[in-house]
Amino acid sequence: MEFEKTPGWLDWYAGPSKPRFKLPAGAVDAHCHVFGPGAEFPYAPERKYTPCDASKAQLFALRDHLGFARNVIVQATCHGADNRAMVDACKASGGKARGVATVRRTITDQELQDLHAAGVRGVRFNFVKRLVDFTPKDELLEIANRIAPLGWHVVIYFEAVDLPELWDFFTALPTTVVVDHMGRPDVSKPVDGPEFELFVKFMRDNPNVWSKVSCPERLSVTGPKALNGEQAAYRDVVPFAKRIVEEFPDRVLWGTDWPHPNLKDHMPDDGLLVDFIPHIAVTAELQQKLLVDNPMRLYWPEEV
Ligand SMILES: O=C(O)/C=C(\CC(=O)C(=O)O)C(=O)O
Repeated sequence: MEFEKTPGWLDWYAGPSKPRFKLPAGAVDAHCHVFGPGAEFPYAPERKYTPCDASKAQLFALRDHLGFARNVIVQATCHGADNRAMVDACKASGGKARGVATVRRTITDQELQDLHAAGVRGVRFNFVKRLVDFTPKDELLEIANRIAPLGWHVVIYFEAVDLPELWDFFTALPTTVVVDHMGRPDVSKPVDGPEFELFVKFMRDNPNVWSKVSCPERLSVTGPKALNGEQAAYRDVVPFAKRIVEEFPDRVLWGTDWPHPNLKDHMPDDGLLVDFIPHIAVTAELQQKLLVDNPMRLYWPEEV
């Protein structure tokens, strides 16, 4: 099938630089996606955007170029609950990729087992209104209760203003809960202001809650952009991510978010995004936890 990209779509950055920051051995890119290719794995009819293709081979080439050892491939909403592209990538990775799926309540136990065998270790619940239609909470809770016995976790994606309303649902989840992109704080507000304090409280009060300290390129208001060799990109995001890394060093993950769906302003150089990491995880010990120990515990526990 032929797909036409959403108007204004920014394609991922070709020819990223080599990071100056040397990733620790065994580092995991714990948040990235594959898109199609649409001709092989069609985009879902209910999608809210149509991306450019971003294949598994291109993802694996980026992994090797940046110096990561493994990937966690998160189902993107443009594929709906059709997990074939993500599953195909996990299977083709030779054990170097695990996945996070989107499922509906109609999924069978056998299908869950098949996803597990392919390397899936979590489901994603998306509450960002521009990306998905509403799914009733009783359906999500039912799914969470079914995946819990598999040892899977739930990844949640929401915006900071929606946390109060979603709090009771999130704290009722029976599994480890991983928040995408720190719950999308408004970084023009103070890092110790009420909005981000609520997120910190969410993590402090609930020891099963983890956070990805990813996506500075999505959260930044002032930049500068990770382009043209910039070594101090997205400075306004640093205090937020650094605070989470330092308060919860054993419950943080990092990922590139390649191929960076829906960015409107610019497409970052992924090599420079890796150079952002030592600004938020400032010691070798914190870097080791963020990039190796934590993702391994969550996605490859049998190897730890
Ligand atoms: O890639 C991300 O994590 C963020 C996304 C896209 C997304 O989540 C999806 O399509 O599933 C966004 O903010 O548009």
